[in-house]
Amino acid sequence: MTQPPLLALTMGDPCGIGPELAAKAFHSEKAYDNMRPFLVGDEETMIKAVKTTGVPLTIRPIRTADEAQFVPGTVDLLTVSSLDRDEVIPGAPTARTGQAMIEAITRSVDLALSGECDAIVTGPIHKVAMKLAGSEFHGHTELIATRTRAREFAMMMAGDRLKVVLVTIHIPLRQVIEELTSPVITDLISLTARSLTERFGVTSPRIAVAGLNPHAGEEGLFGDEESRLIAPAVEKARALHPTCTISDPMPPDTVFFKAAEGHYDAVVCMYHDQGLIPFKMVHFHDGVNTTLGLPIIRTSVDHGTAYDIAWKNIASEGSLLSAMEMAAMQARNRVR
Ligand SMILES: NC(=O)C1=CN([C@@H]2O[C@H](COP(=O)(O)OP(=O)(O)OC[C@H]3O[C@@H](n4cnc5c(N)ncnc54)[C@H](O)[C@@H]3O)[C@@H](O)[C@H]2O)C=CC1
Ligand SMILES: NCC(=O)COP(=O)(O)O
Repeated sequence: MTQPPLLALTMGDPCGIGPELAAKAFHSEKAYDNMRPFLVGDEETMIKAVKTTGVPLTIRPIRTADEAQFVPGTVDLLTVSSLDRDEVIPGAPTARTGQAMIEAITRSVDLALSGECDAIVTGPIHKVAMKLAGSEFHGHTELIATRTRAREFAMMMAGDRLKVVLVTIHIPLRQVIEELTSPVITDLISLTARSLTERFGVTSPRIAVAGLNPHAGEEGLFGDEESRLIAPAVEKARALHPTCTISDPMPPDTVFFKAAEGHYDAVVCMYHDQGLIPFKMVHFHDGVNTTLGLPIIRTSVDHGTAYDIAWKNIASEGSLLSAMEMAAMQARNRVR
């Protein structure tokens, strides 16, 4: 790769904090540091976001990615919708604002699939807005996995100190146990091992596997999913990845502090909040959501649309800047 990675950023839900974070991120001195970002979104929304944040930026509409010029102080914006600025009401999504946010995602995915950008970085979207727009998907992960025809995929939340990967994602807690099977857990450990090497440059990954129950089951006193499902899955994954270190099912209450102290490169978690609560305690303002297993590189912010503070110019752009840096890093590692 002779040029810095080319990143397509989506503005996220117009009614949330995404547009103002995009404006702040493009204004940051880090914006063009070893990367070439352009924005995919709505012109009126972004003009309004620039005004709200007060950053000295000019919006420059473009029709194709190769028209982008990456001049600091200017946002190259691939326009994919034409919202009226009065339609964008903080915290009040409509079918049209939802469709605009989805159009930005699908267009960016298509650009990545056709090689017109090296990675995509998605702004936060609201799951209710997805539904209002008529989407069958809950969020980015499922939409992008389907559009890219990914055979397997997983949600990783990544920061310098802690990386967590989820076996199950957005399902009710009571359904988690039904979805946990040994083959599913083996596949997830395996995808984590491959991705740590290919996307993060870790040559011999050290993976911790969290148990499900208190004290990882305490020898069957508090549940048997560890001995019945997780330990056999670990054995299979070890056979598939002899150069990796893969732990036995570990007590969930202590595995994360050990990983954050540097003993593991990632923790495989059985359900969403098992991983995301410790992750956000450590990395809320600089953490990144990235999808493993896709044929394209996709990173995102680790937070949501924050309707409660949208368009008030108080949201932090830290996670978005980290997502941009991580997308560029993954693009460079993929080339190597
Ligand atoms: N990458 C994405 O698109 C994500 C989308 N979501 C979706 O976002 C919607 C809202 O989710 P919530 O659970 O309310 O989580 P949220 O992350 O939007 O908000 C939770 C709390 O964190 C604060 N917050 C969030 N981002 C912040 C920032 N950048 N700076 C300062 N404070 C910030 C909010 O003000 C709120 O108090 C849901 O539909 C959820 O599914 C959630 C996580 C990631
Ligand atoms: N909890 C993370 C989240 O909701 C983000 O989902 P996605 O939009 O990245 O699929």
